[in-house]
Amino acid sequence: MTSGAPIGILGAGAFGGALAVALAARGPVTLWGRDLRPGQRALPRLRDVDLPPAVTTTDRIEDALDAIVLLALPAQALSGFLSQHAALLDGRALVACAKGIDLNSGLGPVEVIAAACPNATPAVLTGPSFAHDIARGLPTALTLACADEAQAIALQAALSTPVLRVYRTTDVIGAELGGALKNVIAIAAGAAIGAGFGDSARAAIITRGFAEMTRLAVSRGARADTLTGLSGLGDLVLTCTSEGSRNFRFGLALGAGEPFDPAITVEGVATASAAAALARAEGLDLPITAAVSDLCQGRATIQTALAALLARPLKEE
Ligand SMILES: NC(=O)C1=CN([C@@H]2O[C@H](COP(=O)(O)OP(=O)(O)OC[C@H]3O[C@@H](n4cnc5c(N)ncnc54)[C@H](O)[C@@H]3O)[C@@H](O)[C@H]2O)C=CC1
Ligand SMILES: O=C(CO)COP(=O)(O)O
Repeated sequence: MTSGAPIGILGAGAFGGALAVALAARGPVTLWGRDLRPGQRALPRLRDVDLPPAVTTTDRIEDALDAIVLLALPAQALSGFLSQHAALLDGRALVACAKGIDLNSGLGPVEVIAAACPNATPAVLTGPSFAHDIARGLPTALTLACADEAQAIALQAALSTPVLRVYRTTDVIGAELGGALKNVIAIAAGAAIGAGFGDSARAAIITRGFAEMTRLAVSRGARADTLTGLSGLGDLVLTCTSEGSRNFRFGLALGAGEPFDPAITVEGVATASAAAALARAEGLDLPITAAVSDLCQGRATIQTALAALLARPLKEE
């Protein structure tokens, strides 16, 4: 894996497209999408962005199997996709770009890769980064997590550009749970704002939500300091405070009692249920996560969820 080596990206949605634009600054990129036409230069999920000449588009996965393969698919699609294409993908360096917990298995993206492709070297790219910012060339810092440190160093170098600054860690569980759980808390933050509860309530949700993220992640084997990094606190702050976030916007609509376009990817909905199940299995109390899961599944209203949170016994911070 040399600097400037070709990169394949599977998934031509907002994030796959944005990464293709950014990584084209350092070498050839092949972008595969299930609906892509060969030669297509504009992506429906990434408006106003034309792919640079270094990006080749294809509808044949075989064309995108380069030394590094980024999997820019939603978390709930990853397992089925990998199983379907395991024969082509196993044995490669596979970098998941998804932020979520698989609802069926309770696994994060790296474990999902390992289950479907046991001979692959799995990693995850996460951290605070809106696709529309990356595609515009705005400065962005990400976290690359891989259990194999030498591979983490190689991937860090291969995926960094002058404006895309990639940090690395071997704490895979911490990095991927930070990215997954911040989406759940962002729905809660959006719902609080949408319901008119105000910025003070949002600050409480961010802070207590961060405590929940850390509790679950540490219980699953993460290092607590990973949660204070880009992939945890960094992404939590971004997603809970910007209408650029789909999870936050979904929460806004939920809180305001308004409809939300079901075609938009909102990772926090499935992940809230998956995280609530993990918490039950671990014997942990994650009240905000449980409230988001209940809200999303129609088991609670915004008013009953708030009442339940406020009625909890007083405790030490
Ligand atoms: N959009 C953003 O700003 C960022 C997104 N991410 C993460 O990237 C992941 C992907 O999100 P986006 O690209 O934004 O979503 P998106 O909704 O824009 O695109 C998803 C793409 O995956 C494709 N897809 C879905 N299921 C598939 C399947 N079974 N087989 C093949 N292709 C399939 C869709 O056709 C679509 O092109 C999510 O986990 C998200 O959290 C991470 C950082 C930033
Ligand atoms: O993960 C993201 C930014 O880091 C994108 O957030 P949304 O999926 O909520 O749009």
